[in-house]
Amino acid sequence: MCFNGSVSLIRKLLPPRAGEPCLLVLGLDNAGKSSLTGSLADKLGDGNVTASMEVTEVRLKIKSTKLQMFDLNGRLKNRQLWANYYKNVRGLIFVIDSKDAARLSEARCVLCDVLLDERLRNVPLLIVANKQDALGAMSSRLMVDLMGLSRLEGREWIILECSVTTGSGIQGIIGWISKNIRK
Ligand SMILES: Nc1nc2c(ncn2[C@@H]2O[C@H](COP(=O)(O)OP(=O)(O)OP(=O)(O)O)[C@@H](O)[C@H]2O)c(=O)[nH]1
Ligand SMILES: [Mg+2]
Repeated sequence: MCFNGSVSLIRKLLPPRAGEPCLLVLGLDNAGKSSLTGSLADKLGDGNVTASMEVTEVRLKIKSTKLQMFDLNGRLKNRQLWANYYKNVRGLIFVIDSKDAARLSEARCVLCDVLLDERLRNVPLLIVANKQDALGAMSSRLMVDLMGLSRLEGREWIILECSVTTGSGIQGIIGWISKNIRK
């Protein structure tokens, strides 16, 4: 009997555990979510990683605080699973590929849709303008303009530039996480 398949199916639909701060990493496919998650796991992880095609869970420790981080796959067919993880969320990290201007409006629509969910109403948002090392990458300022982000109201939000490939901007992301899990 093959038991593993069923266990992982149940596991990936489980919501975050209550009591421990939880961070979600969302964004379109190819934005760099798993790359960012891997980099954070290298720096802050306790070595526990649970991965499937749809979700990767890493457990991080910042000073004495433990937290769970869920990196959810961004392919269209998998986005319907995201809402299973909206409970007990302390921070939302939305990753965007800064060199992919053609998909910026799709990223905007997906982000707006996520932010409409009641369970995420007051959750602080970090938008990561990733792939800043790439030729033609848009600046975060341009992305704020093109996505109309200045109209985003009712929650704390920030956009930070980053390149997971070179490591630039990662410390700023860690700073944002530290600040928001302490709340
Ligand atoms: N140039 C550049 N490429 C990057 C950077 N971050 C990630 N990538 C590349 O972008 C591609 C997609 O990265 P992933 O981390 O798999 O993207 P994802 O958001 O997890 O995608 P899904 O799991 O399909 O939702 C890979 O080829 C990465 O190597 C970056 O900072 N700069
Ligand atoms: Mg991924």
